Amino acid sequence: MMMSHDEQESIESLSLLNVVRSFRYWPRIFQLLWKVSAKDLICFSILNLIQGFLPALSIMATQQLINNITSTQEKILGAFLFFIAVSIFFGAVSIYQSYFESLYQAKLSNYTNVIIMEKASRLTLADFENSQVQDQLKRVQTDSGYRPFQITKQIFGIASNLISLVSMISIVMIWNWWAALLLILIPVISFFSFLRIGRQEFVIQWKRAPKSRSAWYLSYLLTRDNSFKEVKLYTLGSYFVKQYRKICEDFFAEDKLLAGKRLKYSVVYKLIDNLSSYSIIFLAVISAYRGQLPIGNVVGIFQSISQVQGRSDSIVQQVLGLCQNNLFLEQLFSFLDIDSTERERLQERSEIKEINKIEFRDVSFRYQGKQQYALKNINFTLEQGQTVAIVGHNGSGKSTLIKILLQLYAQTKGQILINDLPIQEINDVSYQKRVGAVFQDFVQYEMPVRQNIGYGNIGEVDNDQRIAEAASNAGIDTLIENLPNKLDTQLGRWFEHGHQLSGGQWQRIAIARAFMRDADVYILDEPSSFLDPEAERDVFERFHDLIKNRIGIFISHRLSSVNFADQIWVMEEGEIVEMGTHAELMARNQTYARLYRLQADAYSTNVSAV
Ligand SMILES: Nc1ncnc2c1ncn2[C@@H]1O[C@H](COP(=O)(O)OP(=O)(O)OP(=O)(O)O)[C@@H](O)[C@H]1O
Repeated sequence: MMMSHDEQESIESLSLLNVVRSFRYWPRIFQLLWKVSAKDLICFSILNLIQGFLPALSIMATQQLINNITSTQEKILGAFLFFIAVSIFFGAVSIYQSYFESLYQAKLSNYTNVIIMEKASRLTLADFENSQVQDQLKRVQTDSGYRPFQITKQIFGIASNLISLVSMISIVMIWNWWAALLLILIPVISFFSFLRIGRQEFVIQWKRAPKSRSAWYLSYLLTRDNSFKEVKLYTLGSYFVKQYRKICEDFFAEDKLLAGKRLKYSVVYKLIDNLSSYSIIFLAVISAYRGQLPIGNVVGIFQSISQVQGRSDSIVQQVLGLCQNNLFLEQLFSFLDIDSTERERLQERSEIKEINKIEFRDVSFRYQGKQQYALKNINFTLEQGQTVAIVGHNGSGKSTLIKILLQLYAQTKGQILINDLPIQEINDVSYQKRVGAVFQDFVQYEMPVRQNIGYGNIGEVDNDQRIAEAASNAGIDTLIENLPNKLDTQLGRWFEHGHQLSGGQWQRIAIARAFMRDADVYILDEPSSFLDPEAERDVFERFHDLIKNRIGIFISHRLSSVNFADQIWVMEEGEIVEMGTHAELMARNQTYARLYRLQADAYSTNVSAV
């Protein structure tokens, strides 16, 4: 993907700004690390810091041993024992550090994944439909398994490596201060040369989120059974693979470009690095030759130089990695912060025990980023015991009205009153708990029947009698009786021993799920998509019987199925244009009557044709 010079520059400065700004998350990351496991964190960090001192200790032990070779036996023995003690201590620290590291890594990754899932479960529908939030979610989800631990390792790695570096440089400084200065140069040059690359790397990763999402979606379409049929029929497979490959190739081209730049910087850096270290080695050899430096110290200096090179490389990589990971942290925390104020307010709202009246006063609504209103000046009152059927053309706003009623979108104009209270004063959760709904795009859980129905009232998922009642109300008791493991039959095709149902049977399962709730409002959005006319009529009649003294809302395109409703509302372009009983609307002889006759004529023509 080619970027213009200006674009590249603005992105880079943005990324640099992000690097600086993201340091404000440091207190939060430590809080998070502490929450995961304070004990493991303490052990892990102490061992890490000890490790920082060990290389210098080990060099000193070697130095001592070599320098004492020509002295007394006791001195040799003492130096040897010291050497062994340092080695054993070194080994033990490494083993325990890996142990705590692996434990902490697993805990941290689980913890982060869980908090992301918890947050995702609390998002609003509007957030979910926002592509920025989706990108953010994708970024944090993809990386949450490894980045938080990487950050922890980097933080402690930098601390430990700095201790090693300072102690190593001190060993050299005891001999020659300006050789030590030359050694300090190595990490500094390395840092600046790689900073640029690190930043570019992150910017590229950052910009990849939308494309990665497209790639993920393509692979999803290719591997899921519900899309597989169409993919096969329309021979979309190779087209999708081609698109997928194109995205991978674009990513590879960017990676290659970066790898090339990294190579260039590495060559220059290594050249400077080697020149400085060879000069110091040369000086040490000369000093030893002149008898100014014991041979053990020369070995110590050699080891220190190679350690400084290794440690400074690590520090540079860790600091750059941290800059990139800080931006991940920014993403993570801003994702976790979405709408948190909204939720805090929610705690203060009053809970309701039942819904006995719903009133819309001049309610209008438009979707995020859209100019046109999906709902315009909606007015109605629904009370306990009333059933209403909503009809209208595709896109007229029926499902939107339901979503507003369920408070899945909260940004509406006008007033919504529940039991005469403004909806803003009511706790959403307590309100939604009193509603049972079957959506047009209901979920087919690839799980046993018990869960598929029981999820309507999670507290009752093990209550066989309650589930059986809900199933019977939805007219699927015989269906479940005939399944191999009754309520515990796995449904769908994704998992072993899955039993696949027909579309209509799945829909009735979803209806049973809604019946699991002892709700005050029941909503059925367009069952005609899966049910045959007889089944739909049956479902509506059962619904009608069951919701006596409650509020029932049905949406359907089959007008013959809904004429029993107390009220019928006709929607057109976001407005309710007609309201009344079947008889009243037929007498009005407007849209409803026209549509009804049209459908009746179609049926009678079909019947006469048969
Ligand atoms: N999530 C969304 N984001 C943006 N616009 C939307 C969204 N959902 C629906 N719309 C738009 O809102 C309008 C009303 O859609 P809605 O789904 O409410 O219609 P409907 O009457 O239920 O249609 P159908 O009979 O086809 O189910 C349409 O113009 C649609 O494009």
